[in-house]
Amino acid sequence: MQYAEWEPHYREILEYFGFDRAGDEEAARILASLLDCDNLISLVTIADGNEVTVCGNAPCLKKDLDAIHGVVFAADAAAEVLDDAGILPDAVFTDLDGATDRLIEMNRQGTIVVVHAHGDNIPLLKHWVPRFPGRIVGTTQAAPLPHVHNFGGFTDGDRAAFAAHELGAARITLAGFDLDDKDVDPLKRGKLFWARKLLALIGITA
Ligand SMILES: Nc1ncnc2c1ncn2[C@@H]1O[C@H](COP(=O)(O)OP(=O)(O)OP(=O)(O)O)[C@@H](O)[C@H]1O
Ligand SMILES: Nc1nc2c(c(=O)[nH]1)N=C(CO)CN2
Ligand SMILES: [Mg+2]
Repeated sequence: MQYAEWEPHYREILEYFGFDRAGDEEAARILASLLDCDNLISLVTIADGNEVTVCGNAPCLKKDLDAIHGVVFAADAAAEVLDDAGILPDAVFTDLDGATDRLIEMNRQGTIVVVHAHGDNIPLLKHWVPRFPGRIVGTTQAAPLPHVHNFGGFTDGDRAAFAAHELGAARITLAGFDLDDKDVDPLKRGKLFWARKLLALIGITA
């Protein structure tokens, strides 16, 4: 989704959660300064024209493992569930709130880490980004910058689906999504509410 189309949704999200746009913009500038190259072309190469399974981290992911096929995009901690099952994700979309050294190892083995900057993860960006040994792509939910892209989307899971859509995936299938999960805190419930609303914009019912 182009930024001009995304921006009104972003404005609504800021208002809904009370997040600060200036913080998101500062985080995007910091991420840009931490990245010395852009691996967008690698992400395009794996997604364009291909079937992509986007894996969220709902408890049902373990039951959905058999349905995973094609290119695998993992949302944050879903990557570790996949890794435990012997599936190395092609890309992990993360705002780093669940990052561990296992993500470093997956990145070393070839997984592209798509790092999202926002106003509440600046210390995590500074800690983790310089430590990744492999390919990184930067994203923001605010205006894009050189090396820091905005494909649309908000939570790690729906952003992965927006990226697949924007980068030309032939088909997008979800695994490990339970957006009605009641076993989550109120902030997460709000995020899952938005994930459903946003996925509908790109024709995905979840
Ligand atoms: N029931 C669920 N609980 C958690 N995540 C879910 C669920 N269903 C789908 N997802 C998707 O899986 C993604 C990764 O989940 P994880 O628990 O690792 O969350 P997170 O890193 O805290 O997410 P975020 O940073 O987006 O808030 C979420 O961003 C969301 O899009
Ligand atoms: N400012 C801000 N932006 C976000 C946040 C967050 O906690 N704060 N969480 C996200 C992942 O769900 C995506 N974007
Ligand atoms: Mg996260």
